Amino acid sequence: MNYNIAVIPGDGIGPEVVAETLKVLDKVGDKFNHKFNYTQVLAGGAAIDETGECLPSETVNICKNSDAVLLGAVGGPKWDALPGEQRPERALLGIRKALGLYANLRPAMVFDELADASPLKPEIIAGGLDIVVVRELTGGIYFGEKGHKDTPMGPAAYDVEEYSEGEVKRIAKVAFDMAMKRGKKVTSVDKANVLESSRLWRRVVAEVAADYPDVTLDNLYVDNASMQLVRNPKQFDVIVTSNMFGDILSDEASQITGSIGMLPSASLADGNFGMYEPVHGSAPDIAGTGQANPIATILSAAMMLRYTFGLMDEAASIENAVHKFLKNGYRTADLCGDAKESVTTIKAGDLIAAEI
Ligand SMILES: NC(=O)c1ccc[n+]([C@@H]2O[C@H](COP(=O)([O-])OP(=O)(O)OC[C@H]3O[C@@H](n4cnc5c(N)ncnc54)[C@H](O)[C@@H]3O)[C@@H](O)[C@H]2O)c1
Ligand SMILES: CC(C)[C@H](C(=O)O)[C@@H](O)C(=O)O
Ligand SMILES: [Mg+2]
Repeated sequence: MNYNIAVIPGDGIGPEVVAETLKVLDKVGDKFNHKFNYTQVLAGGAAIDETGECLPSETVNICKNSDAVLLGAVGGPKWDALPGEQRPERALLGIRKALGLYANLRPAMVFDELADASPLKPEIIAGGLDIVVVRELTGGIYFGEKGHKDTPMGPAAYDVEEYSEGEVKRIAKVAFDMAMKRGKKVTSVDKANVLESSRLWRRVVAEVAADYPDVTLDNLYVDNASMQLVRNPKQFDVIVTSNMFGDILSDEASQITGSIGMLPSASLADGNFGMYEPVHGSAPDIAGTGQANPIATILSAAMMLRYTFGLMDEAASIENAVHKFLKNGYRTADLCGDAKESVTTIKAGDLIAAEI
């Protein structure tokens, strides 16, 4: 089969980790007799430099007309002084909105091979950990009204958190459907003791839960949830939460796994369409040094094969290759202390591709 993938390498380590991912995808194509066609498009800082805008309409059109999108990361200090609406990060928000990608799945797993890279005590992660954060991605404070005004305390700025019942219902359904295929537990994370939007969130999630009698629903406030995630992560199966809480909790969850360089994500629309990207950013501090871990992006490509293309064996072949790479003792710099030897981004890509 032929699959058309729009590829947004982006900024910083984005192009580095994407290059290794395409290497792995090509290997999967050879092995299973598929052709993955890539159309590279601009977004973020690279697009600003080239075209003057962070999200050219051509990029959105090509993404819309592709079977799926693969993205590295956008942003970096070079563009930090730009006004909010012109920053590279706005490209990401714009593309998520334009493509209707409201469901962001962020699985956090402790690989057995990496148990020593987790900062948690061995007894806390014994037997492995497998959590998925289901983050609402096109609503909430990221997309509410924003602005500036004068106040007695001086000029002020505001961002409004707003959720409709429909937005909460559809993301809750994604979380419960996912829990049905996993550990049958959903933890909804909100701040319903303070925020009206969270009170609506909690009510609607409970209504959706009524249709899933086999799934247990827990509600946690976000402050408690962020503590529980490191204190007793085994209590979690599926975490469903708002755009901003999901952003924060997924970075926190990444540390349980050893490194943010390990965390993939899928951003899904209704139907099978999706954009696939690592949870991490453009890591300007290590860009160009060969220290970037490409595994998060490579595992994102596996999610693409599974969720959008329905290629289960092909997805598993990527995940198995990553396991073998780790089992063979290879580590990128983020996964090993100074004392151990690490492999570069390119070497990691070569070794993982060779395991396909
Ligand atoms: N999806 C995205 O495009 C995305 C996500 C997050 C941040 N950003 C942007 O990226 C820029 C940098 O943000 P930040 O520094 O807060 O977060 P970051 O995720 O880029 O980096 C945080 C830390 O993790 C390390 N790290 C991240 N990915 C890694 C990898 N694959 N391998 C090894 N180490 C890795 C970095 O070196 C850094 O020390 C900002 O402009 C931010 O807005 C973009
Ligand atoms: C760069 C930023 C806009 C983005 C977000 O907050 O969604 C990032 O942190 C992420 O996690 O994908
Ligand atoms: Mg983030």
